Amino acid sequence: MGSEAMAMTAFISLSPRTSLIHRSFISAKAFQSSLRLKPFNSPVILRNPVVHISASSMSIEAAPEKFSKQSFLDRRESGFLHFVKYHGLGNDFILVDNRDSLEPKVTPEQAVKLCDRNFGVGADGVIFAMPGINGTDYSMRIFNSDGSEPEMCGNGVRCFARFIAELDNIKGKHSFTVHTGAGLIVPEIQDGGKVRVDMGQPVLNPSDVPTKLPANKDQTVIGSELQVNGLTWNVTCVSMGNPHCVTFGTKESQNLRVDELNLAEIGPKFEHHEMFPARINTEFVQVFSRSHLKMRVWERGAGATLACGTGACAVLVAAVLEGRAEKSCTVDLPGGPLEIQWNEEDNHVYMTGPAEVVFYGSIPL
Ligand SMILES: N[C@@H](CCC[C@H](N)C(=O)O)C(=O)O
Repeated sequence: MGSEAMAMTAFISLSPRTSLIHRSFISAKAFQSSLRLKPFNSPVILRNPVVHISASSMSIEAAPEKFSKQSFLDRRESGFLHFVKYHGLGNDFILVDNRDSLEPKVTPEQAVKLCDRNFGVGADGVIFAMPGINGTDYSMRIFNSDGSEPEMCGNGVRCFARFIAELDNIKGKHSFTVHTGAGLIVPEIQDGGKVRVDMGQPVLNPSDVPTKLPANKDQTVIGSELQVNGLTWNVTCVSMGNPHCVTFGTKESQNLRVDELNLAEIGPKFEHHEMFPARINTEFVQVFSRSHLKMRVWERGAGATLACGTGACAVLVAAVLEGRAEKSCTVDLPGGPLEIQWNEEDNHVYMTGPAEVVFYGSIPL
């Protein structure tokens, strides 16, 4: 890809309500922006009629009559990356069919360009569906929008499961074993289309999170003090395969009002804090009740996102460890709610939430 705006061809399924667009010509950038600005639960995108966008000519035009998702996903022209954009509660990803190789089809540098919301497709990350290893059905790798590679992504693995179901034409309830940088993860597509994911056990040992904050007697970092931006924050550190720092408030003010936070100012100060040698995802949490929490997140390598699945799991674990919540909670995120449970029997955390197609696209690489 050149450094200039990337030429893009995208096939987008639109609802019947938007079929007017077949007859109109609009700038592809304006169309991308309109996608970005609409609430993600809006019914404007997806299903039925198909539109062919050619951004290189900055126009949008009707697609060939005979288009099917299957034929699109089977396309293999060299020089083009074919992808499907998905989102899980507004945490959006470019999904790439990489099942023929353990080598990602996109480099970290290309991922940065693809994720750019002005000059690229726009996403929080690029996810690769790869062959299984260690006896698993598939492997998942992901690049953040800054090109770094995290171990795991909760919203991403729900999108991954729906992507695999589409590629393999699987209908109804189905589960997969997925190898990730965080080990074995098991998503299960439910009858209604939501995905329930066995996210494995939380890790609390400070050196495994990793954090340099001193361990408590029980080898955890729970309710510890961390200086950020001139304030003393009480934090609990949890790894869900990737590292999380969860805070319910400062020493001075225990009850956060998360809508009032200046996330863009404080988020990077947590992310790059010297106590977190691998950087950190940070969740700011408000407690509504023992079964209802609200969070905002600043993600390592992606900044403020509308949702973070591993983050919501870490929040529940931290809330239980700090005595603030029960082991089953609704966690509200800017993009919508997730249901999180910490199971007594196997010590695993389970996350349930949606994953939706945004559009199908092709882009020269
Ligand atoms: N949004 C994801 C987490 C993605 C990875 C994260 N940015 C990291 O670097 O650890 C989720 O839903 O879990």
